[in-house]
Amino acid sequence: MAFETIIVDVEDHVALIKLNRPDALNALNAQLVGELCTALEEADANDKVRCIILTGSDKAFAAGADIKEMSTKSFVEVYGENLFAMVNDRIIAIRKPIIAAVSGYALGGGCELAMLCDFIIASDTAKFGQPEINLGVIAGIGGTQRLTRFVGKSKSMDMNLTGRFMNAEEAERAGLVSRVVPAKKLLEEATSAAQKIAEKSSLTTAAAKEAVNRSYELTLNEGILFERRVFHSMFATEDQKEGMAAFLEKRQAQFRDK
Ligand SMILES: CC(C)(O)CC(=O)SCCNC(=O)CCNC(=O)[C@H](O)C(C)(C)COP(=O)(O)OP(=O)(O)OC[C@H]1O[C@@H](n2cnc3c(N)ncnc32)[C@H](O)[C@@H]1OP(=O)(O)O
Repeated sequence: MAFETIIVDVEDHVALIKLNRPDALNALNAQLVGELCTALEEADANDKVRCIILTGSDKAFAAGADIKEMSTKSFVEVYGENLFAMVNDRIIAIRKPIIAAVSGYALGGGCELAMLCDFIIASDTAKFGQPEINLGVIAGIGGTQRLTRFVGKSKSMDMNLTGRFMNAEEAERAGLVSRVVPAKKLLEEATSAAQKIAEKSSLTTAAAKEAVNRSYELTLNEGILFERRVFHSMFATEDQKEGMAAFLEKRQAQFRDK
């Protein structure tokens, strides 16, 4: 499919999806959100892709939902179309690992989009925030829920109530991002992480992703049981035999996703 608001490139088993609405700091309008979900689903279904990177521009990962597009909508419209349910539901259904490579602004829906990815690598210029409060609304794609689980109640309240931005260093300290790198190295670092993931068995990376995500939904005991059962099920795969044999034989494992 031809896209207008995103650019997709697949190389060495990694799909790079770049948000591309430079005139509006990658504000998430209906077209961009639709194209992004389609591109993610295509990458998920593509056997050549083993990991996905989602990125924006140097200035903005995404400055949030498109305020112009939203501003005149009524309650009946947003409730009727269940605004933003689709983007949340389609992205959480992606089974391959997704890394958000964030430079510049990741605000509102932009911060929420980054949190929908599996982990965030940030450039030292990144700024995260949930400034919806300044627009007379609250976050609508997880900014009050995922952010609270990532950074705790106090900081999440601070972000959601004051609308202030958090820089990359604070975001790393708070546990929102996994690593911070100089802006020039952002894609290099994200690609290197993606290639490391791409070397693993895709059965195992999907299982690890599923198990970590369950930790947000289940009690600790239920989560531990789920993890153990998935761990047990790995012993039915050829990749478990290969991974352990390769370690014992002191060689690189050749996973076949079986
Ligand atoms: C998903 C939900 C439910 O959670 C809701 C949301 O996401 S609501 C949106 C939350 N985001 C924001 O409130 C951020 C809005 N943007 C800004 O505050 C500023 O643009 C900035 C701080 C990110 C950058 O400021 P600056 O460098 O001064 O650039 P600007 O001149 O403001 O922006 C350039 C250009 O982009 C347009 N723009 C920026 N953000 C959005 C947006 N979210 N929606 C629509 N358009 C946006 C801005 O209007 C400018 O366009 P022009 O005036 O040049 O046509």
